[in-house]
Amino acid sequence: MSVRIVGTGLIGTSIGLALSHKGFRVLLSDPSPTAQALAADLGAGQIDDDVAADAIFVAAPPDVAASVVAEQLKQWPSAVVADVASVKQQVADAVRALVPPEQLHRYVGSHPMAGRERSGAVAAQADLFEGRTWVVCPQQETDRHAVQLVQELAHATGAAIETMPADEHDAAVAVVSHIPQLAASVVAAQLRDLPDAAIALSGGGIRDVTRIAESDPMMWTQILAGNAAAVSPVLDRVVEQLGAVAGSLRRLAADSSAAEGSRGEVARLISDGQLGHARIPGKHGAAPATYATVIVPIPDEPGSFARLFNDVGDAGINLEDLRMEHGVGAMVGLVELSVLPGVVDRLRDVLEDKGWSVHE
Ligand SMILES: NC(=O)C1=CN([C@@H]2O[C@H](COP(=O)(O)OP(=O)(O)OC[C@H]3O[C@@H](n4cnc5c(N)ncnc54)[C@H](O)[C@@H]3O)[C@@H](O)[C@H]2O)C=CC1
Ligand SMILES: O=C(O)C(=O)Cc1ccc(O)cc1
Repeated sequence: MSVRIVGTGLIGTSIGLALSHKGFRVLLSDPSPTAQALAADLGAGQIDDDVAADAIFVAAPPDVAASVVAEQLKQWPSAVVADVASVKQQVADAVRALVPPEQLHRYVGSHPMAGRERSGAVAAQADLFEGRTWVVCPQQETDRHAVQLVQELAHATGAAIETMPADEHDAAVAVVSHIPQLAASVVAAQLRDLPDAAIALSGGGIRDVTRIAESDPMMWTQILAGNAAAVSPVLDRVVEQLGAVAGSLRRLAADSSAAEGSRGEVARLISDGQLGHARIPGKHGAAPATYATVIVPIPDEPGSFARLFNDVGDAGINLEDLRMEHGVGAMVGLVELSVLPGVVDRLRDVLEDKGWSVHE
């Protein structure tokens, strides 16, 4: 089976790499000769504008996704054409407006729920979709076989498939993807004019909350504008909740003994956050798991990670998750290892035996 990727940036190249590794014939095209050449050099497929493919993934920016889908449906009369844009209803409506009705059965909207804060082929990874959800959003007109083909290809990248209507997808990603981007950006924006001495205090909290603040402004403007109808009511609720907390803190600042109910307001938001956070699925979509963690300082020098991982592996212990922070003022990294609670005592013993210092 052959697959064409149109738009060989982060997502297109990652799909190309994943499918090439699985033995599919992958053809690449991008209006940028550099993007196209880079994707081919990385092993995502071969540059080709002329050969017909069974399926086409349009991985272009959201604001051109629909017109590129329409062009591809017209140019390749027997291919199934899928897009991967982060918003689904607006793209589907635009495709319907651009495409003759007899071509619509070959269009499948889809969205891999995996990405990175960096753009372009250089940031692509063959395993980007491994264990992540890939949403498929069939329209009324979509042919069942076209849906199946896209589901099979998405599955071949290692993703888990969810099928749902476009409007349901858009309402969901408004909360789980688009509001988090705005939250990360607004928190990170507060750092812009902070004195260096204050920035130096940055720890895990600010890093965790702002990781995706590095994302591309052009891409995210398109995503947020494309899903404005679903994002704006959620954002109104966020503003309302933050407004209530701001009011409480203002009253506390003015007279902490008279601000009745204010502490309750603050505690309620933090507690609602705990309840929401506990609902985020664990690895591979499993029920949320509580892992036990230990922190191991490692020297900032070649081979440290490898020695630590070998010691964990030699003990037959599976790492469930991993995080790293850089020590301040010392050439060490702080590695947080997450394991199943039943093996954490053994992990601690094994590492201490091997000479590592282990912290809770
Ligand atoms: N970045 C992310 O984390 C995720 C992005 N997406 C979606 O994937 C799509 C691509 O995003 P990225 O790969 O991140 O962007 P990117 O900026 O890395 O790559 C986009 C590519 O599309 C090409 N392109 C521009 N105009 C085009 C046109 N008219 N026809 C064909 N190609 C064109 C560009 O030259 C570039 O190589 C977007 O629709 C985005 O919403 C989906 C999931 C995650
Ligand atoms: O970086 C992350 O954690 C993401 O979840 C990235 C992401 C960005 C855009 C999407 O449409 C889907 C996923």
